[in-house]
Amino acid sequence: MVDKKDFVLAVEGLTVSFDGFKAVNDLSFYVEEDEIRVIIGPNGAGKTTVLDLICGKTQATDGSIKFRGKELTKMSEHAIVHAGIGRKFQNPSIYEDLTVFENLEISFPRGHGVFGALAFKRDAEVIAAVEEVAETIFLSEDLNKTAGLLSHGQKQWLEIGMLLIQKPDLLMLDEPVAGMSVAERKKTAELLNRITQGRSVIVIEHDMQFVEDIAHRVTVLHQGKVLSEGSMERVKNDPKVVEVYLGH
Ligand SMILES: Nc1ncnc2c1ncn2[C@@H]1O[C@H](COP(=O)(O)OP(=O)(O)OP(=O)(O)O)[C@@H](O)[C@H]1O
Repeated sequence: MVDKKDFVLAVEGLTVSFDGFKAVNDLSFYVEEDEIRVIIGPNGAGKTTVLDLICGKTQATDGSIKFRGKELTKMSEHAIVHAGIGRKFQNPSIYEDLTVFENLEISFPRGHGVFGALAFKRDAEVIAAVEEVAETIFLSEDLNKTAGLLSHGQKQWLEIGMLLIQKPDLLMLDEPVAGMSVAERKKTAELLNRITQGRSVIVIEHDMQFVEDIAHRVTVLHQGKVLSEGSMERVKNDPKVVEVYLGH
């Protein structure tokens, strides 16, 4: 058993009430470093709301979210990004008129108060970071391409790249392979397996083959609570999970 202070993310007693309806209800779960956690569950289970709570888009009614020991529930969305949490929403939000290179470049975190003398060094640093990320997201050959001309799958990868260039410690992805071809799904699984070194990833997903390919552990949500948790093997054989989700 890992000591609780070693968890990258510790969610405890988390509750959010929308006009009396508890979309997330006394939820607790813990994510470790280097872990890919997949959250699954039926429509309306509260999966997206959990990510909204972690990234500060939605305010919790009760409970705590600790990221490397730091309480997030009272922090602004901006401060949470600054603390090292990156979130990708379902639809890609890239700049279609800019090139792949430019999309990555504008996502590179720039320090404040950097003057001309440092500009040359900074440019070299940015170019190196862009090239490294482009390789990770299979877009090295497309750096000068206008992002709007990429395939749907490549746009999703570009958006993941725009987060990776900020070097988040925790990356959260909401249905990253929705609308992708089988081949693109396989490559996305490879991509995620490659980027976990020194960070944690939380993924919401419905595609069970993809979940099998990436999940270290799976949390099954139902009515805002944990219905089951553990390896994919374990949760897929849990009769409760079959009843409310996998059997449908
Ligand atoms: N801002 C809000 N105001 C009121 N109700 C909300 C709000 N956000 C979410 N809900 C409700 O909370 C419940 C959980 O929604 P959520 O989107 O988190 O589910 P989900 O598990 O992500 O579902 P899906 O798989 O369909 O994306 C739903 O009943 C939804 O209608």
